[in-house]
Amino acid sequence: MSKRTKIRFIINPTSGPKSRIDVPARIQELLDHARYSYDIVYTTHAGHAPELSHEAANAGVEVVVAVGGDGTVNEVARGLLNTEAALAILPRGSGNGLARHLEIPMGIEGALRILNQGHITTIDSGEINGHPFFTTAGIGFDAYISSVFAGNKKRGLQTYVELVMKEVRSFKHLPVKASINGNDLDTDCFVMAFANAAQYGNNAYIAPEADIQDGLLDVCLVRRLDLVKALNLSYCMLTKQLANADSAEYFKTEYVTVKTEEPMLYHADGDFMGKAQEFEVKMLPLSLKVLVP
Ligand SMILES: Nc1ncnc2c1ncn2[C@@H]1O[C@H](COP(=O)(O)OP(=O)(O)OP(=O)(O)O)[C@@H](O)[C@H]1O
Repeated sequence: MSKRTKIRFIINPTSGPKSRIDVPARIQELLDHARYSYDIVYTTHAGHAPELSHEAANAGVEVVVAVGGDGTVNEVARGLLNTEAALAILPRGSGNGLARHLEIPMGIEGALRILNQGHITTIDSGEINGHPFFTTAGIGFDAYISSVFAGNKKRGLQTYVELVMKEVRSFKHLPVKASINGNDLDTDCFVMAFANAAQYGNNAYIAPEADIQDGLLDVCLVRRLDLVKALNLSYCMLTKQLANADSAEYFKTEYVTVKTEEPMLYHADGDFMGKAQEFEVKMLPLSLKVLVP
């Protein structure tokens, strides 16, 4: 009998909107048992998944599946950096930006089919002030939204959109000094987003030209925002036109530094990271194995 691939599922029981799907039962039913031998573990707290994934990689598990949203994907993937194990995703979050970028189906049957039939490739990851990210990081408004969302009991797209609509009018831009592609830029900053993948999730394309294997960050800068620009920005995000939008500027680079007079909020993969006055954002080319369609 040929050797079966070891696979571990790491389930974040708090991810995404409430669902009646019995994930372990579906895994038992649909996983290709001739190809895989599996186990399932659950996170008990934020920050638990990197331990679980790293321990699995050290024990010779070849594929580790993040069952959750981008925050869970981030934690599982962090534990797999510089190991031989590959990340796979069963999307169960609210946004699922990395899964959507990699064209992994949102439904559990389709995603398990990819596990059964997919192949392994290697993608880039990013770092903001030493924190790994795989989808997007950012400073300013998107980080502020992640900080408010983190304290919100309700999840899901509707809650997120309501929050953005409520906060966008009162959030203020700040002056920053940035260096992008070696060019110094003194500018106001409402939001500066750093993208490895093309979208925040929910098909909101902050970086429609992002290539996850090119070793480059796609940077989207919105200096100031008024109502007209906000409408243009939303439209361009949903129609993949942000690279040429009037409301934003778009760059590709390996490295960005930003300094601010006042502390600014930042996030990595939608998880709020705190405040800082200096930011260093860089790419780690082809640093993570992933299982893709
Ligand atoms: N058992 C747990 N209890 C509480 N929090 C957890 C637990 N396990 C993981 N977490 C935290 O939950 C955070 C949010 O999870 P995740 O991003 O998967 O869901 P989501 O926010 O609903 O989805 P998305 O990011 O796609 O919008 C993770 O960043 C992680 O730190």
